[in-house]
Amino acid sequence: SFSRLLNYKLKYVKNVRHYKTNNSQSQDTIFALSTAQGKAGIAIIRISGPNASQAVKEMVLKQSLKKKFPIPRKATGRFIVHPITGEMLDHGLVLWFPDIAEFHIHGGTSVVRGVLDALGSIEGFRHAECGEFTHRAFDNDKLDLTEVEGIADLLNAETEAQRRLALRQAQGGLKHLYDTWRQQLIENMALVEAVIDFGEDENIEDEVLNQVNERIKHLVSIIQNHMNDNRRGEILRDGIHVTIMGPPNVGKSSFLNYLAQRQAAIVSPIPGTTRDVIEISLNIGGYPIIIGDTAGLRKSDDIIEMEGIIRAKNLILSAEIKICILSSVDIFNSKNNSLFNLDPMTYNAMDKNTILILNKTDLLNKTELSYLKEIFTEVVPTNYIFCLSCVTGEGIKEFLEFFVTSLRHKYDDSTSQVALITQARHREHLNECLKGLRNFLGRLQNDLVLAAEELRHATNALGKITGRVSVDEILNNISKDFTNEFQQ
Ligand SMILES: Nc1nc2c(ncn2[C@@H]2O[C@H](COP(=O)(O)OP(=O)(O)OP(=O)(O)O)[C@@H](O)[C@H]2O)c(=O)[nH]1
Ligand SMILES: [Mg+2]
Repeated sequence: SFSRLLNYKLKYVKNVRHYKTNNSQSQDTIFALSTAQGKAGIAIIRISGPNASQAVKEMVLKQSLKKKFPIPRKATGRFIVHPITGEMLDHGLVLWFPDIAEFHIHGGTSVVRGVLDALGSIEGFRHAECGEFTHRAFDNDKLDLTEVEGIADLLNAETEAQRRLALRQAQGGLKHLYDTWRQQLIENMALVEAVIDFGEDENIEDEVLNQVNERIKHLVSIIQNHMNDNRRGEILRDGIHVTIMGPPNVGKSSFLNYLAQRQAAIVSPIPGTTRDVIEISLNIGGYPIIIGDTAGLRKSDDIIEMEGIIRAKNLILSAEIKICILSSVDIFNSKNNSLFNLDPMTYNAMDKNTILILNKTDLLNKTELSYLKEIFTEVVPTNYIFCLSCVTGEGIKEFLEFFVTSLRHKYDDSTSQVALITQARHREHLNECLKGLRNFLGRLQNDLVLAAEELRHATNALGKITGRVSVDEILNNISKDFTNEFQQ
């Protein structure tokens, strides 16, 4: 009957769901120093593989007076000895998780070397390659690709926002989402295939296909919603690009230096000092910022300066946030001229989201300044105007408070319950998935076989994100981040 066939189909698609890479290497027992190299209070050496218990038997039990194998998942203080010479190497904690052993030893160079050498002397044991523990966890279905990426990001996270983002992903936030969707697609695929194989009863067929149609439409809107995130996750992961722009000699480089708290860029009274783009990474209020200083915008015959201005314009175009700096004293002195003598190159680069800074306020008195602020607001397209001085530091605190608030407003992820897309790779596959689903919906009425093919395509696209198809390439790239697992 239809329902029996459907059940069979469901079982079938569930079985092919997990595509595993089975390499013979996963039979070796591997070990490595998991903590950073160098002198430290504690070093952790991890041993993984089918014979990992051998390490405990040969290096812990041999000398132990209480010859009991450690209770799983419970730290036990023991002597650690060389398996061949019996020499005592250290006294440390031994942890046993079935198939994985951990020795927590004193982090001295010689202690660590001694224990690693001792492990290497056990038959069938070898040093792990870079990223091999993670590779194994993936192969054994303990982690999916997004979780592996999350762990790599966690190791690289430099700001609180990046840490939150990575942790959520490492904990399976994306995996859960994509697996749920993929499961739904698989179930619908089973329904469609059942109709194809058993499409005799018109009533059942229409009913089933209508149901599938509704469910896929619903999923399309959910995926669209998920993708409609202003790329927050990707931007936070890579760093928020902020570009400082404006005419020459207004204090752009001075401002960069003030934020960086060091002389990152050359400052001089000569207009046209900065030529190249100077980018530095900063942590502002817990957000990762990549801030770029640029050449002052003006017409020039100097080919080097012109090249600098082209680079400046490109950086302005790619910026997530633009900060335009002007000299308040220059503006004030040209208050009777049209547009305050504002160069069109600078004026045109501004938009309503640009943050405008009137620098050098130390050169104006209060009345001049408030007069300037009042009339200048009418001229520029932005609502965000700050007066400050890079020399006295006045006004910078107010600017930073506003800046952090607006970052939080734009990129905050701490209240978000679901994980965010953090890589272009995720987005590409999601787009591919959506394309397949839309094609499926379009074909459903005319050609069921082709429609089913589109659904399969969409399902595979989701599978690529979590790593159930063509994964080695991605894993190898990620492995580079797991330097702590690597030791010569
Ligand atoms: N009085 C005063 N001088 C400033 C202030 N900020 C910068 N300056 C001076 O203005 C001059 C130009 O500063 P820069 O930071 O090199 O200006 P810039 O916008 O990077 O200039 P270019 O690289 O030529 O485009 C230098 O002499 C600075 O010392 C300020 O707030 N007050
Ligand atoms: Mg400069």
